[in-house]
Amino acid sequence: MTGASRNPSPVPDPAPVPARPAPSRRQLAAIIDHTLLKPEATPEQIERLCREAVEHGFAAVCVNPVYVPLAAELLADADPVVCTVIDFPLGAGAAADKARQAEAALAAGARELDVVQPIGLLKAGRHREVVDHLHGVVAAARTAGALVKVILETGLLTPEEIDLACRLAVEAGAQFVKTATGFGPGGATEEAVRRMRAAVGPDVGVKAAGGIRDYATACRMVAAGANRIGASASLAILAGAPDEPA
Ligand SMILES: O=C[C@H](O)COP(=O)(O)O
Repeated sequence: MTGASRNPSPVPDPAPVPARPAPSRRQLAAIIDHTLLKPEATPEQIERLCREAVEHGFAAVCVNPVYVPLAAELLADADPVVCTVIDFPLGAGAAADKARQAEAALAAGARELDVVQPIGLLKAGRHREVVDHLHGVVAAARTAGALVKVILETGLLTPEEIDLACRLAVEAGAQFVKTATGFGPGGATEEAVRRMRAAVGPDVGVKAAGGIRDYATACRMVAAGANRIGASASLAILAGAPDEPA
């Protein structure tokens, strides 16, 4: 089966990882987006990322749009899907640009889109425009059977703004909310993940990303309510995991 023909479940990861006992290496890998978004990442590094994703059983590779065609080709017959980022890392582009980026990434084989919300518009109370920015991406993804994760950049938000951003992401039809880009202030915190899980309820995914570097931290994120982890330190995270659930 090719990456382009996959039809992912409309329901985010069906809770594959129990908060207790501590997840095994394989269980944790299955909810990790193996991530390389550094601007200086080379094609050779992306090839290695894809090989590692297959070897360890990661949920997805998360790469910049320039590498979607390469990753889609390399993972065409493999389980990990290709995730890419939209209007990253600022979220400050026009709504139409977000939608165009989404369409191009989907056409190139991406099956998950992590889009940065328009943070300034949220803070300005321009809620309808926030939903419109996200909805253009969601509409494109829906046509392709792809998932959308809305990156909130929680380090820039008050607790009330986190709640509001979650509500608007759900209203726009996104399947996940995600903590951070990894390029902004702060990263994933248990407090933010707990808050996001409470705001979206059990039927929408929560991706913890940004600064997750080891197994213990990843487990704390899962216990706080995350059902997806985004990390560039995925291999270090797995290195600390037990072979069997502990
Ligand atoms: O989207 C995921 C983040 O960019 C990952 O951040 P990280 O490099 O701190 O793990």
